[in-house]
Amino acid sequence: RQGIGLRKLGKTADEFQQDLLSNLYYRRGTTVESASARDAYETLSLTVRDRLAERRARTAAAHYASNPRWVYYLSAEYLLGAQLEQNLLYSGTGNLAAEAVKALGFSLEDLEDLDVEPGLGNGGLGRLAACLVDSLATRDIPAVGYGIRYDLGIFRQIITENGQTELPDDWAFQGNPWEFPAPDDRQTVGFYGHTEPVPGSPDRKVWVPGEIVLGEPSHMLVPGYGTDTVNIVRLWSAKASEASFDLSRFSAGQYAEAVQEAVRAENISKVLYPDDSTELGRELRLKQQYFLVSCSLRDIIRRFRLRNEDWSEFADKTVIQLNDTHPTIAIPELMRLLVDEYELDWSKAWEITRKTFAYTCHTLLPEALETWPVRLIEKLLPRHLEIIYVINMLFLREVGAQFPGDQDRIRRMSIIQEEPERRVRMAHLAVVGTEAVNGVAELHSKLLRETVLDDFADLWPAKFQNVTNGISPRRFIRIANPRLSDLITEGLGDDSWLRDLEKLAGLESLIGDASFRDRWQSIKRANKVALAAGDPDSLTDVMIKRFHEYKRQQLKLLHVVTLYQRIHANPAGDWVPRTVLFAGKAAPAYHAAKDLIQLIATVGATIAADPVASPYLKVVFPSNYNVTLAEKIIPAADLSEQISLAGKEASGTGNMKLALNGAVTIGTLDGANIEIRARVGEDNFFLFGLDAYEAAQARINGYQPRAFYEHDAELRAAIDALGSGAFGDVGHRVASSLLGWDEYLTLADYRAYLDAQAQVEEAWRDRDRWIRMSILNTAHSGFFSSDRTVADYAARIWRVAPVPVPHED
Ligand SMILES: CCc1ccc([C@H](C)CC(=O)N[C@@H]2O[C@H](CO)[C@@H](O)[C@H](O)[C@H]2O)cc1
Repeated sequence: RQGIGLRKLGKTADEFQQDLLSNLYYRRGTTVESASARDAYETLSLTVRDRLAERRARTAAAHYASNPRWVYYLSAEYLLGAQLEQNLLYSGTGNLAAEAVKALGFSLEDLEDLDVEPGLGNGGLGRLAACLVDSLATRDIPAVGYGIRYDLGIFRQIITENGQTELPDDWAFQGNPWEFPAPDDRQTVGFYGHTEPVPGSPDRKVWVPGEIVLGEPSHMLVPGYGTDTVNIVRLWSAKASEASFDLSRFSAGQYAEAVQEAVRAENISKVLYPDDSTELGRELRLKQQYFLVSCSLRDIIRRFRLRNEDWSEFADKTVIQLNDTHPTIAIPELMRLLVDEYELDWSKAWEITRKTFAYTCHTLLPEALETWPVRLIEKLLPRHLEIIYVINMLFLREVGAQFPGDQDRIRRMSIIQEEPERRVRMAHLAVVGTEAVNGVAELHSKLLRETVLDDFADLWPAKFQNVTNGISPRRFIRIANPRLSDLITEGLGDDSWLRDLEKLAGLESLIGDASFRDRWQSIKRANKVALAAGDPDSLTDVMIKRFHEYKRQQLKLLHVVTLYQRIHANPAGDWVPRTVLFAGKAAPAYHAAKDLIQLIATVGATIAADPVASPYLKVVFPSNYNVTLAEKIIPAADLSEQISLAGKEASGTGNMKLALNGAVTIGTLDGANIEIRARVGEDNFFLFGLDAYEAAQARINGYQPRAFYEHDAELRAAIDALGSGAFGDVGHRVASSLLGWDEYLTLADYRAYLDAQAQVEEAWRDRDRWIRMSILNTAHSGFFSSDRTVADYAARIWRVAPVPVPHED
């Protein structure tokens, strides 16, 4: 089939216009006269997609020819963001498109507003996956991201004074021009049923599933920036097997029953679980995880066998990164496929499996570490439980050999938790069945070795690594902040910094140039005007992230209430005008987090209606925080709130995006804050609070939140105000939880936080000093590019090399 020539897609304005019109007529089936904005958006998307698909064809050919080592990223979540602006940038067709759609009577901005954001993730983990696949392509590394194509993504959030309400997010109800359904690559997935022995081979079993569903893939193109590589993200959606429609029931008028089977099947990829820190142990969630894993492993093996026969090369040609424990069932699934279906002997299969997988842990919260009831796995995946038992038996034999007689260690390390209920510890299985385990920031990786996984670090110290997170500079400054990007490109002489972010350090040499500083400041102000959240000359103080008590939005709220009370105590004071912007969703079942959202909304409304305070203080809370809203807020931020209790935020990535866009961080020694502070300089970071070890010690020493309440008048006044009833029961609930257990030492860090905020205001008043701090934050954020993160994974975990895709003019 080689050599069937493809007509090249034109590069001139006319040729682009022609392609746009032909897509309007032939693929959209309408005319210029009757084209709606939707028609124009779909047509433009297809025209841009074609140019990426042309590069995709060349990429696939180059990858096929070089039979490379592949990186497969298995993730239950991807927060890819809106696609049009990104694909216009990566295909270099922005100007052509602007001209072409004008002829149809539309502006690019109009059409970008119609762009869908596939909300197939909750927060940090999902967005990191998107930044990493972007950087894998930009670094020309052959890779496929595998995920689930949820029909309903993360819920749409409505915020009223009654707090958060959730609405379903049917993100693709108008279709999605950026995906390619590939029904011919369907896979079959089994559930339930039983296993039967195979005469003559004790290792092998036949699994007889009780239920079969189909996995249909559709892929989205993942172009590299400034290179011809175009990788894909392949998302699976569950379909009922033809046989599932029960015609006899239908003709008997039992319509619901007739389609019952089909509904059950399609429910598997119906909706994303909106929890990002507490495992709920729902059967459907485990079905989703196995569905993703089974489809993806079969697709990976299909691609391997296209170019390779010998299984012993599988681990040389394949590395599979597990994005947290969510896809960990992949380990026993690969064993099942190799032993039961491809008849490899156990030890050979195990050797291949361990070498193929790597595991990234994204949390330290015990409640976020998934464990599945043995009885549930036994029911849903009977063969996998058998395999897990064998893996565990061989593993504990190794532990026993290394630590003879240490029964307690055996009990602690076992993949099976025995008490109070028999459960499978997915993190333990992930560590046992992988070649490498990494945390996502230096402190996090250190704490993993010292606490949650300490026994495993004792046994396999070399297995534990750190790879500090990163973010895509294309989306989070070039697309989000074009004004600042243009100034940086002008200052540095070209835009090569977008592929080599450490070049931003060159900005330091421009800091002495007053006109450069003025332009820097006016761009920040223009971004604030565009956001229209508050007074553009006020200090824009931003806290944008999922709501969780460990992230301590409650501490920010206490600060707001104290500012409010201070202004009331001295209305004529020389107050720094401040706009406090909150944004973020709470898991629907996480009531304490939803209380915080409601309380912040109520306090914000109270301040807005208060003639004394409102001239100086404003609380804004835009609803439905997502990637697109983040791109609007981040360029307008002056102060970045990273105030989690030290030792709780694995890394954070919002902290990196905000620093890159010139916001100065106020934060604790937690996650990647530590590495940001180390690089931007201690003078350009407002540090406060207990560090991770002091925080742990405070709890051991019997932390008494009430003591802080009694010894700090302002703290007492703020908490009393919240609990006064002025803000209803929700205020009372929040106040009493802070005075009761205060799990995340909010009161212990209050005074230090207020002192740091006083330093912020002092610095803010010195505009020149603040602008210098802002420029230095951007200048020294180069390390936090996801290109560097991918380079670290590639060098230390994936051991892969780029495969260049020949450029064709
Ligand atoms: C079982 C429910 C569940 C779902 C998602 C998760 C994720 C691991 C939560 C998450 O998004 N973690 C965040 O991952 C980011 C990327 O590494 C880090 O920067 C954040 O610090 C971490 O909270 C835990 C538990």
